Amino acid sequence: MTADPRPFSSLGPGITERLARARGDLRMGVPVVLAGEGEAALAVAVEALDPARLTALRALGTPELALTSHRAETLKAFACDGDIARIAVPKDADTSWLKAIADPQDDLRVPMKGPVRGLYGGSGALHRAAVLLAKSARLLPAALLVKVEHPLALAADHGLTFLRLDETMPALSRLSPLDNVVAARLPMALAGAGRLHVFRPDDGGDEHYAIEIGQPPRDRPVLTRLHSACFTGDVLGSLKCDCGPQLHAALAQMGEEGAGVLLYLNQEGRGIGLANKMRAYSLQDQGFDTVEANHRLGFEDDERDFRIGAELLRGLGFSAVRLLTNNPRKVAMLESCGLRVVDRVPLKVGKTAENAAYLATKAAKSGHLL
Ligand SMILES: Nc1nc2c(ncn2[C@@H]2O[C@H](COP(=O)(O)OP(=O)(O)OP(=O)(O)O)[C@@H](O)[C@H]2O)c(=O)[nH]1
Ligand SMILES: [Zn+2]
Repeated sequence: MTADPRPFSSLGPGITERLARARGDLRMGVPVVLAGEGEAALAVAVEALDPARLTALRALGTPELALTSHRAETLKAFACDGDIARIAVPKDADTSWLKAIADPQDDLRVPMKGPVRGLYGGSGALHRAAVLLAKSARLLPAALLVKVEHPLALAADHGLTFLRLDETMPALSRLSPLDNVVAARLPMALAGAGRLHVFRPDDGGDEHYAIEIGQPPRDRPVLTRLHSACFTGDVLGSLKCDCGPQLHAALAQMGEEGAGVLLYLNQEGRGIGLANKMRAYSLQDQGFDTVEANHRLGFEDDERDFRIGAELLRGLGFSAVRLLTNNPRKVAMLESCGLRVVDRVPLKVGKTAENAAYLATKAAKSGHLL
């Protein structure tokens, strides 16, 4: 478990709590204050920005748009600082212009958004933090920033969340401690007797679940499925992916063996959230594959954090697994977190005419084993 960085002497919110607030602020279109090395800015998520706030931000200075290099590439702009691009905002640009730059939905229908002018020189540190915050709020990875001179006073005067980069960046990459808040008996049609554990992260993020089938002994490798939430596949029976059949096959196999652990991580859409996954689906309907769609939106192919799976297993007392997966990255990530993966058990079910191309792309581009 990672130590909680909160100073116990303080009654006010620590960085973990202020980050949780910042996610809520960004989702509501409220700016947050970011303070770095000798520079500071107000940052707001483009997806949630309304015209009145844009006007108020413009009154403070010249706004700049922060995008990931993936999104910038599709706009024929270049990154200014590694993975981050800074884009000039024309004087007459309104929220529709900003949203069209951030959201690739209409790229093909309205191809001439530009020319988009990249800004170079200087640091992209504030921009990177703003984009990472938007991502962690499950919004499109695009933020509008306006440099400001007196960040603390501004935050205090307007009741805005204040974040220092030197505490924000480590906190964003830190794995939050997860508390096993409750467990109860759950009989299941496919797996038989089980117990569902709810794990709650200390950072106010999504809860994750571990379903124990039977009573797996802790001193032996346990048959494990590390499953990522897929509302469309798991619940609706979507034919676009293989998630539902994989979930059911894993439960059935655990039921047959009489023991197993199903880890259900709430990392919908490979960690980009359902709204962004549906944006990716819409791009797939325009001809892009699953990886290209993620990139056009500004995401990496896979934004999941599999450290959570390792933490859940450890929390339940397991140190070795037989992992049901076709994804070698899951094996590597669990091993790098100190879990022993003694066997990879293939899980090849649910191939349909509708998902054949999706599965082929995962094999060709993401290293999945067919
Ligand atoms: N972004 C995005 N996510 C998708 C798409 N199709 C399915 N997903 C998500 O992909 C994830 C699939 O999760 P898993 O089945 O656990 O993982 P996997 O990487 O396919 O590996 P294994 O199933 O273990 O072989 C879920 O979070 C789905 O919501 C898509 O086209 N785009
Ligand atoms: Zn799915």
